[in-house]
Amino acid sequence: MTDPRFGAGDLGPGGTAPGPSSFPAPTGRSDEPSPASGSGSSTDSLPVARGRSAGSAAEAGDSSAESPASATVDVSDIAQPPAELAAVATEVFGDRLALAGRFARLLATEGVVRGLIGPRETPRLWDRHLVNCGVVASLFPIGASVVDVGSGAGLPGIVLAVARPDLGITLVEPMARRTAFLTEAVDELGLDNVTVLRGRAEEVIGEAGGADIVTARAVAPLDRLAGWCLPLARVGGRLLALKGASAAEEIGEHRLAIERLGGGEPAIRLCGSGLIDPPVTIVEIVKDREVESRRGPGGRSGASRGGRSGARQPGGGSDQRGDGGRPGRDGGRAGRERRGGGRGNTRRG
Ligand SMILES: C[S@@+](CC[C@H](N)C(=O)[O-])C[C@H]1O[C@@H](n2cnc3c(N)ncnc32)[C@H](O)[C@@H]1O
Repeated sequence: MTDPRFGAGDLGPGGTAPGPSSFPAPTGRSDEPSPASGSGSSTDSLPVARGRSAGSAAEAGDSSAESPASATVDVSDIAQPPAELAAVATEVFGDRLALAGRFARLLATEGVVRGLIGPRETPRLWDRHLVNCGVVASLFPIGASVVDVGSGAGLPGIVLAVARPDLGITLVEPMARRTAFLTEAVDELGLDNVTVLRGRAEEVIGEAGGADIVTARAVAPLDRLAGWCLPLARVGGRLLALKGASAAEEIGEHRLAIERLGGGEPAIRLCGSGLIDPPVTIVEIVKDREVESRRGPGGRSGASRGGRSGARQPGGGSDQRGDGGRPGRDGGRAGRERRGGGRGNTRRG
């Protein structure tokens, strides 16, 4: 995988130290692509919070996330942000910092054991995932309705729900194992502002549409993302795509497609300036108008249909590797659970 944001790194110092809070690392690859180990859109890159090592590009690009079978990851202090991030984490999460810590622990334990996040991410959960997602909360108006498309292990959706209890957040994710984790995490953290919805973005417009804001991190190239996400926003609502250094290039490449999909001129927003270095790069697209999908509600539309630009991305977009709702990727469970009004993993918190 080529996306440094989702690169797997070493276990880090102390990574093999056993202890009361250590857990065995997974012994093999999961059958799902891990959001932290290679299924991300190759067009994204991860800003890393100041003071933390991002690792070398080669290290970050190593998708062999799994640790040796005998290794254990010490998570005894994962619920606390590292000292160099304590101030920014406190600013981002305020009096919900302990809750953010509980989510960090869930990611480092169940998230890793279930193959949803690479064990090598554990030492950098706070900078690459919690803080980098958390700073984005500054873009949301009070009480906004938010749909997070392709939440994976809850990034950025659960982090936003932790940082901002005033938001109403729907997590849209097609893969059963991920929605199971999301549902359990929501319960475990007592997040009453989160709904977990199993399905692909383009299939849940009826249930999740009309949002003020749609977020997506490392899900697909911008044209395809616009095709999936703009139908979920109300007119005047916004898509906030967490992108990296590729943002300007993607805008240049996909501007016309976005316009055809009903989006306005994309703008780049930087989040966390002064807190993290570099700040998080967001592509913001306001939905100007409704666009009827040629294949009707739930169908792929506009530039999404061909998906050629995605196919050109080195490493492939996660939509190519991560849309586990396709039969066969998830043992057939996805189709069954996605259908019907009462989804197995759907909940209103
Ligand atoms: C690389 S992961 C990123 C997960 C998470 N956003 C993160 O940043 O860690 C991409 C996620 O998008 C999901 N996905 C792929 N196609 C999707 C679609 N059409 N609608 C909703 N989610 C989709 C995949 O199942 C996967 O969980």
